[in-house]
Formats: sequence, C-alpha cells, structure tokens
Amino acid sequence: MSPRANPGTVLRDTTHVGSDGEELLLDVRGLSVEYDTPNGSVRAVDKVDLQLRPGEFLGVVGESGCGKSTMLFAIAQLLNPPARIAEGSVTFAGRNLVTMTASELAPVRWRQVSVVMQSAMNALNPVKRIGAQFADAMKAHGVRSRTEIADRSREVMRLVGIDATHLTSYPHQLSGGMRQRAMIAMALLFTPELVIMDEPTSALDVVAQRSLMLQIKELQQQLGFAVVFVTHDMSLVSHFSDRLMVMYAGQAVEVGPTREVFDTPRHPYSIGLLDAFPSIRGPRVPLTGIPGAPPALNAMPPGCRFAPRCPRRFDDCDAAVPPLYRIGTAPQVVEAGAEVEVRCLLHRDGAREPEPTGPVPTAHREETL
Ligand SMILES: Nc1ncnc2c1ncn2[C@@H]1O[C@H](COP(=O)(O)OP(=O)(O)OP(=O)(O)O)[C@@H](O)[C@H]1O
Repeated sequence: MSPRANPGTVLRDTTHVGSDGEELLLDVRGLSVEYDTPNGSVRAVDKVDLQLRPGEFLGVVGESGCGKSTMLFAIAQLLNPPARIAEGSVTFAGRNLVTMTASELAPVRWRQVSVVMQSAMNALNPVKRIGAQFADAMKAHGVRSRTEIADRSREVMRLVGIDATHLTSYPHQLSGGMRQRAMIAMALLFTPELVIMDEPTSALDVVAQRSLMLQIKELQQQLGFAVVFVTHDMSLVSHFSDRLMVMYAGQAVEVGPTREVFDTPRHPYSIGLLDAFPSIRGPRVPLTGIPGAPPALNAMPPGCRFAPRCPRRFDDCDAAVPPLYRIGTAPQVVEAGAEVEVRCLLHRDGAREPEPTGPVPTAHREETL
C-alpha cells in the first residue's frame, strides 16, 4: 500500500495559494482566542498568523501559559467553552475551518488533520484495548471491513515501531513511550496531511524523548505530512523543525527558519529561552534564565508584553505593542518561509540598539522557568 493510499482516502489537492503566491496547507490569519471568566473575557491568543507549507515541520515554543495549547486547539477546532475563537481564520486546504459546521468538520478531522495530545494516558481510553480504540476510530470514519481495520491497525503499529501483538494490550500495559507511540499510530490511521502535536514527549525521560522525536521525524519524511509541534523546550525541536515560532503572552514574538532563530535569536525572549536549556553539543556553560513570569491575561502591559522582564527594555517599549518586523534580506530575494519576523523595537527600521539599562539578569533555570 502506498503511504498516502490508506483506508477510504480520496487523494485530493489540499493546498491553497497564500497572498504572496506560495503553496500553503495551513494559513492562519489574525487568530485570537478568549476565555470567558466571571470577571469578563481574557485573551490567551492574540492575532496570531501562521503559515504552513505541505510537509513542513513548525515548532512552536514558549513558556508554560504562553497560549501554545490554546492556539493548537483553536487550529484543530477543538476548543470548548469557556474558550472561544474571538476573531481570525484557519484556512486548511483552502477552507476556513472556523466557519465550518460540526458535520462539515467531521470528515476533515483525523482523515486530514489529526491531533496528538500531551499525555496518552489521558487521551486513550484506559478500559479499552488499543486495537479496539483504533477500530472505533476507523468505524467512526466509515471503514467497515474488519480485514481492512485489522490490516491498517497492524500497519500503523509497525510504522511507529510497536509489535502488533500490543493491539490487544490495554494502555496501562504499555510503557510511557509506547503509549505515546500508540497515540501517534492512532493519529496516522488515515495518513493526514497535518498532524498537530501538543508536547507529545513531555512526560518521557530524555532518552525516550529523543527516540520518539527521531521516530516522528522519520514518519513525517516517509509519509509527507506537515507538523505543528508545541513544546516549552526549544532545544528539543532544534534538530527536527524547519521553522520556529516563539510565543510569548499569546503573541508570536519571533518566527523564522529554525537554524536562523537558533544561531541568531533576535528577540530578547528567544535569547532567554535558548539560554535556559542546556545544549546537547558545545561547551558546558552555566544555564541562565528569564527572571519573573509571563503577565496575567487580565493585566497585560500596555506596550511590549515582554518589557517588564526584558534586559534590553527602553522607554519606547512601554508605548505600544510592537508589530512583527520582517527583517533580513529584502523580501523579494527571500525564498518563501525563509524570512525572519520579530516583534521587538530593537529591530524596527533604523532602530538604535541601546545598551541594557542594567546588568543582564541571570538566574538558574529551575528558579525561573
Ligand atoms: N479555562 C480557562 N479560563 C481562563 N484562562 C484559561 C483557561 N484555560 C487556560 N487559560 C489561560 O490561557 C493561557 C494560555 O494557556 P495554554 O495552556 O494555552 O498555555 P501553554 O503555553 O500551552 O501552556 P502549557 O505549556 O503549560 O500547556 C494561560 O494564561 C492560562 O492560564
């Protein structure tokens, strides 16, 4: 069976063309998500733009509470009250998912867009065997043939490196790493074009984490799906993602090719995040971090949201939220997706780069992140 020809799949053209003529699988524009609370609504995701090309791997990084999961759930149309999309569009394969009805979304979910959650223990049904859960998913999407269900179940287990005998296991009978792999196998039942992953490796030890990341990357290259991968650990995605989006307080603060963001981080928050995690290669250096915490959703600073923690803050930073500045080579000579955008006044045209007003704060990772 060819990788893309899975049960009931109709091969289709699932891309659309973005405003600058490039082929896009996912085109998120001005996406904002609010939570309704007894004291009014608070905005957890604020006007995020995100473009994904077919087969591309986008890492989304940021501290806990920056809105990464909320954004993923909004993209997958899985938000429940009190969360709601306040504005924006999520165009997947040329159709705006935000305005689609539940019955229109049903065939898109799983077949074209699937989600792998943070903890398989929560996402899998603990009292059902793995194989039965796979069968339920396929039946819900119209696959009736028992042979087809059995064949495909074995096939996806093989893809993620688990012996098919474990289709008869209950989730608790598998190790943490195997459970996450089973979740990924389930997400691949229909070979979707887009797999959305919310910290799928966070509950694993570093060895299992790396092995699972290698597996995800291999599957992505083999099957050709695009990935949006959320993590708070910037170094984890460094070797696997094509592009990185750094999120802070509900906003994208830096977006660019992974290597570029790693080698030349521009936003002081990106620099702080990078300094907060040990490098696998390179000399041993003391870990620094970012003192303080992200702002509360109901008490956002009026200007740059990172300003209160920023070692390079200057007066203008408090005036207004900076836009995302596109920087680097002139746009006309930059290939699609290769430009860097950064939401920091240090990078506005002709900006002076004032020296830090005080010593650059350093703190131990555990204390600050
Ligand atoms: N039900 C809710 N009501 C109000 N605010 C909420 C609710 N759920 C989440 N939030 C807030 O939304 C913000 C974004 O949370 P979200 O879980 O998306 O962040 P995250 O970056 O994914 O964090 P983590 O890495 O810990 O999952 C946080 O400030 C959180 O407190």
